[in-house]
Formats: sequence, structure tokens, C-alpha cells
Amino acid sequence: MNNTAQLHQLNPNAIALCALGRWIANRHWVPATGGNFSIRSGEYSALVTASGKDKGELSPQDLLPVSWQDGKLSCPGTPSAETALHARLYQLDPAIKAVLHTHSVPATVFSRLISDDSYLFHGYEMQKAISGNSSHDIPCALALFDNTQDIPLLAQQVAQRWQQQPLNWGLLVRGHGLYVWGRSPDEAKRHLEGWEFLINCELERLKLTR
Ligand SMILES: CSC[C@@H](O)[C@@H](O)C(=O)COP(=O)(O)O
Ligand SMILES: [Zn+2]
Repeated sequence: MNNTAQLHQLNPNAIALCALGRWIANRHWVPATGGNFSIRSGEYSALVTASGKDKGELSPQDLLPVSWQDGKLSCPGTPSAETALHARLYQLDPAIKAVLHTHSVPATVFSRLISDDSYLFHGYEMQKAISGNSSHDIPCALALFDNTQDIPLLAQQVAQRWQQQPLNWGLLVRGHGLYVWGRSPDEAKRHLEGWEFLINCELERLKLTR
């Protein structure tokens, strides 16, 4: 084993992200190599999942060091195809420590039913799982974006929307999947579970009432 691989084997953040990947995969939220994860490693750097891996079977070597200090992404390997969006989120809020992207069936279907650029969840106690949302009675917004294969463009659109108002710890890419983030991996995990729960509830409600 070379030095880089040895360092990764011992990195507790890398080990924790691999375990989180298994937890997410057990919920069927990252089928067929879909999804990607990252954890901040510095002001201008993060460990990002390598592209094309099964995100339920990650080992620490599958987390690649990515940096963006000079405004340009650099990495010794091939990180996620969506690295530019992870990096942009870290730049938008220095408090963000982890970003998780998933492809659950409910989030994917729900995103295709909503044509507006934001959806307001209302009346759910689970809204309080999303930081800063303190009551079922205050609408809780989830931003939506059209899918594109041009991830730097998507990152730009997210940044433009963020300028109007910081996004609510998550966003949906239409027909694609969910992004969440947090000030710690645990908070990102809670946001993931919270948004998935809310999306599932609203999808069920739409099925019953449409
Ligand atoms: C199964 S295709 C999914 C990809 O196109 C992409 O959306 C994705 O989430 C995973 O890409 P990756 O490059 O492995 O991070
Ligand atoms: Zn994806």
C-alpha cells in the first residue's frame, strides 16, 4: 500500500463517510452508482467520492482530495462528475462541512411533478429536522432546478438563487435527485432523512388528492 492509500485508510472523516454511504445505500437512495458525497477538509478543499463507484461499497481510497483555491478544481484522480456543485456549495457557506447527493425514487418522481422553482412544505412536524425551521406551521421551502449535464452551469444557477436567499439545506434537481448539506456529517444526514421523509409524505398526499 502506498503512502496516500495508508493516509486515507486512517482518515476518520473518510471512514465515517464510507459508513454513511452504506447507511444511505441500505435505504435504496443511491442505486446503480448514482449519488456522490463529500466532506470538507479545509477552507478550499474537500474529500469527494470517486466517479462511478457504488456508493454503498466505498472504501477510504475512493474519497479523492479536491481543491479549488485558485478558482479551478484540481484533483489527482477522477472525482464525481458533480464535484463542481459540491465545491460551489462549500464556497457559498464556509460553515458547510458535508454534502450528500442521492437518487431516491420518491425524490426523483416528486421533482418531476413540480414545475415551480421552489416547493413549500407545510403542516409537517418533520420540517423541524431541517435546521432553522422551528414549527410545522411555518412553510419550509425546497428549491428545484432543471437537470443538466453541465454541472458548472447548475452550480452557477444555485449560486445565483443563493444570492437572493440561502437555500434551506437542500435542493432537488428535476428528474435527477436530491442534494443536502450540513455543518457536520451528522447534520447533513439528518437533513437527508428529513427531506426524504417530507418528500415521501407529500408524494403520497399528491397521489391521494390529485
Ligand atoms: C447512475 S448515473 C448518475 C450520475 O450521472 C450522477 O448523477 C451521479 O449522481 C453519480 O455520478 P458520479 O460521477 O459517480 O458522482
Ligand atoms: Zn446524480
